[in-house]
Amino acid sequence: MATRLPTRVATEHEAPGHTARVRGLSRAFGGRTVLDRLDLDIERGEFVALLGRSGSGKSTLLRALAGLDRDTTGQLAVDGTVAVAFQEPRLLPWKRVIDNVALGLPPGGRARARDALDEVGLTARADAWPLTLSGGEAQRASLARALVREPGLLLLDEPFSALDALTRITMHRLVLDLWDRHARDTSVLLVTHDVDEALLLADRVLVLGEGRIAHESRIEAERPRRITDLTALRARLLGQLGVEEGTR
Ligand SMILES: Nc1ncnc2c1ncn2[C@@H]1O[C@H](COP(=O)(O)OP(=O)(O)OP(=O)(O)O)[C@@H](O)[C@H]1O
Repeated sequence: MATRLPTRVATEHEAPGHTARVRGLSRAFGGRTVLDRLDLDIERGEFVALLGRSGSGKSTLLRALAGLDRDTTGQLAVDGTVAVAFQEPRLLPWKRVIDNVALGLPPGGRARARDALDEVGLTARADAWPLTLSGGEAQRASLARALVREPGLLLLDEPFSALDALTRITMHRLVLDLWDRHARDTSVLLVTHDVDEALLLADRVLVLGEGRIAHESRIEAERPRRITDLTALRARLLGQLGVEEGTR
C-alpha cells in the first residue's frame, strides 16, 4: 500500500492560482531565435503536455523553467520547487537507489525517500544498485527522486519515450495516479513527441511553433481515456504538428 508524501504547506506570499507564469520569454543560440517572446501560464494542479516538432524549443523552454538556463530574456516566475525527470533516468551508479532518491535532502530525508519509493512501487528495490534496474524501474526511481522534493512544478522531459510499449502504459497509469494524489500542490509539464500520450494524460495540450505557444487545446474528457474517443482532436494536433494521419 502506497503511503502519501507530506503535503507541501503553502506560504502566504504564494499566488494561489498559478504555478508558473511566463511572459515574453526569448532565447537565442548564436543569433538564431528559438523562443520568441513566449507567454505561458500553468495553473496550480494542472497537467499540461507540450508538443512540438523536433528542434522547436521544447527542451529549451523546460530548461528555462527548471532554472537551468539563465541566458533567457523576459519574465519567468515559478511558485515552489521545480523538479525534473529526464528521458534517461540519470541515477548515480555508485549510489544505491534509496541514496539516489535521498540525494541532497536534509537529514532525515531517507525516510521520505522510502515513502517516495513506496509511492512508485519500488520499495523492494530500495537497496539495489541503479545498473541492476530495468528501464521502467529506473524511471520509477527517477520519478521518486523528483516527487520527494515535493515540487510545485514537476517537469517531465520525454520520460517514457525510451520504454517499451507495455511499460509505458504502466508508467502512464502510475503518473496519473501520482498526479491525482499530489495535484493539490503539484502541476505537471510533460514534454513529449507522442500525441497519444498527451491526449491520454493532459488537461491541456500546447503545441510549440515559431518560438511560441502556437496552439492550445483543452481536454475535458474523463480519465481513464481511450484514444478512440479522441480521434478528432488527435487529427487536429497532428495537423498542427504538420504530420498527416497515417504517416506515422
Ligand atoms: N546549447 C545550445 N547551443 C546551441 N544551440 C542549441 C542549444 N540548445 C538548443 N539549441 C538549439 O535550439 C533548438 C531547439 O532545441 P531544443 O532541444 O529545445 O528542441 P526540442 O524541441 O526539445 O527538440 P527535440 O524534440 O528534438 O528534443 C535546436 O535547433 C537546437 O539545436
